[in-house]
Amino acid sequence: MSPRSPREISVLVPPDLAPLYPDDPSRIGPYLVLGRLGQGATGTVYAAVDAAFSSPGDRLVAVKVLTSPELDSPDVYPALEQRLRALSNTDPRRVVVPLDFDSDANPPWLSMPYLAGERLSHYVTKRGGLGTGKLIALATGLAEGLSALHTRGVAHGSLRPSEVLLESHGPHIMECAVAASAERMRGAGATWLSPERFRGGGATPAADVFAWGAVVSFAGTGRLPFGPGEPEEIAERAAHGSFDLDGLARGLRPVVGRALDPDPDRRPSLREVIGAVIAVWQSENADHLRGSAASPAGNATGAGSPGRDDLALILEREWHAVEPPARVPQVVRLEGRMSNRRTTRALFLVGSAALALVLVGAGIWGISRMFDPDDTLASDAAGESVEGEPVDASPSADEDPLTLVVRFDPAEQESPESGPWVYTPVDRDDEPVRGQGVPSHSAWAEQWDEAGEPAEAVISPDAEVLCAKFCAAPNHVFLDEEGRGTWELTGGDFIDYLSWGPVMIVEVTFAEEPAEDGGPREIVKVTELFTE
Ligand SMILES: Nc1ncnc2c1ncn2[C@@H]1O[C@H](COP(=O)(O)OP(=O)(O)OP(=O)(O)O)[C@@H](O)[C@H]1O
Repeated sequence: MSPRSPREISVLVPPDLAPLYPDDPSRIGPYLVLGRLGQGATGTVYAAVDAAFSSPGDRLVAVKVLTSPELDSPDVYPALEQRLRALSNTDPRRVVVPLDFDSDANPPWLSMPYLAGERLSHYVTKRGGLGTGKLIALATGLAEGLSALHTRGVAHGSLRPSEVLLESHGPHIMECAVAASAERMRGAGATWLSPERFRGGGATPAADVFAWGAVVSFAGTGRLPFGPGEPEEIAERAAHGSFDLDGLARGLRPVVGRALDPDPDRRPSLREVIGAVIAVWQSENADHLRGSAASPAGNATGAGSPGRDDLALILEREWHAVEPPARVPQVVRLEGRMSNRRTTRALFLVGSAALALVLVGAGIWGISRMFDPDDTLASDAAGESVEGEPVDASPSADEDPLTLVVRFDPAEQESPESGPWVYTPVDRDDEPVRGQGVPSHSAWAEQWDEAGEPAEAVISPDAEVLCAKFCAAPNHVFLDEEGRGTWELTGGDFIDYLSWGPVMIVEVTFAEEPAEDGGPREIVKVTELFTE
């Protein structure tokens, strides 16, 4: 595949991604915009493609175009840049860490990993308070996220239930970069604002602890801790410590009550909060934990990361029934090469340390994106074009040794049951034929040209397989009313398909780079490509 030729990649998008409005941008910085995620007080958030990532699930990013009058002041962007610089190395397990920021763009934009999940505010409004186990997991996760921010010298300043995303791996704190203004919080967000903040004080770790207490109280009881009313009434109750924790898991009441203390000096530190919540969990689960690896709560105040094993264990045991929302593959066509992403003054990158943690933690990032502050951006190397103007060649995502677009033809398989399995690299120069209904298997496959010699691969029975249209196993009936479905299969199902199904175009991810002896490589992921 030539680095300069048009090429298609697959991106996993939410099935209900809202389309762009006529005036919406089709490109933002280096990103190709696919749809709208929503509108907030500080700007519009778009779903966009970052072709630097090697896996279809990781390529979707959220880009917020900052248009709010709230940000219309000369001091705002320098302060934001400073905050982003501090955030760039934040442990991203429990917070949404920005990827890039361009304050010179008009309008400025900020990109983040795309995270799918439900806001805590929606969840509680729909289903009521969380059960004790999940509440404890939420409480520890939020405290861990705030602690990660504070370690980098950043106080969140506007933590509230609508900024907590319940994701399948655990809770995440959003809006860490562009926090809501104190003015906005004093209006609609008075419940989550500490008394000193309500009186005009700045964002501090102690104020974040107060917000933690209010959010945990709301999550556990389904009610506002200071009751309903006008902002001033709520603030008055908060200033007098008149909170209502009835219905909150009994063990959590002391630490939440202390967090809601009107006097910031009397609130616990996050270290104490984490230790106290872990202790509640351990006492609730004493029978199960006897003899297990969990450490005593005292470890939470020891040296190093407080109670990190316990935090992980709590999430593992208690974070149930938060399913990852469905994503469907969409074929996206990219052309030419990308203009230099680092021409602007304020472009921020996730530090490689933070990225490594993401890789280890949620496992949702492509390994192709490792930067240091001075490098040229990994996306430069991906060879995408914003303007479509070719520039000097550099390694391109086309040349990513781990992914390849290939054709699998069951008729070419000599050993369809045991493998190795034959594939042929393919490429295409034209736009997919659209608007003529769903093409047949063969009509779709004919749109692709051979771009290399056939080769052999082994397919792990545990390989991840995502089918958009054709590669269903016989015992799976998934098609929706439009004759299109998306489903996850195993490598075993896919192997089964290769003994009977029609030809198929897929993007494969190999476990390793090509072997010197040319032996078959192992395929660990298969994503079917299919036109919309
Ligand atoms: N990283 C992300 N991944 C996926 N969706 C996102 C991401 N960030 C924001 N969104 C979505 O974009 C929409 C707007 O988000 P945004 O944070 O701008 O506003 P908000 O939180 O709704 O309100 P506010 O501006 O008051 O914070 C929301 O529906 C949100 O779910």
